[in-house]
Amino acid sequence: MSRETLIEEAYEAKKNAYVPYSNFPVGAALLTEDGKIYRGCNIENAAYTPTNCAERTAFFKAVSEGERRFRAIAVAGNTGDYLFPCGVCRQVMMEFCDEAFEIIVARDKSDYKVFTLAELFPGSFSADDLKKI
Ligand SMILES: O=c1ccn([C@H]2C[C@H](O)[C@@H](CO)O2)c(=O)[nH]1
Ligand SMILES: [Zn+2]
Repeated sequence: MSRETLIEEAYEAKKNAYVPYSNFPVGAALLTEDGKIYRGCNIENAAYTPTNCAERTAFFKAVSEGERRFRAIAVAGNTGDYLFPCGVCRQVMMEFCDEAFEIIVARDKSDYKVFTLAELFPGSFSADDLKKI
């Protein structure tokens, strides 16, 4: 599974974004440890706060199907620039992924950057902290 393929999946996922309020579609493609891909798009709501980001949609779809181990996620938007996951999504990634998990932010299908979760989420709070008391 190449990074380019995962990015293409993220662009496909973006087509289903439900964004009547922001007009800011986002797509994500999440790669499991055994090579399956779960797509996600952002899903907005008239009450605003129930809005779910593309990345969390992909995670929650996968986790609800029993997946627990992940390798990478690709994220794509319409901005013409690299689109980074928000803090809430980084926290969700922290719950299920180790620090080597790859976050691939795409500007277009062949122009992307790769970061680890450790790089994008330093000083994070996780289940390990709960074990300290
Ligand atoms: O990484 C991001 C950043 C934003 N959004 C969504 C939330 C909202 O629907 C819209 C504007 O913030 O974009 C995502 O899905 N992923
Ligand atoms: Zn988010």
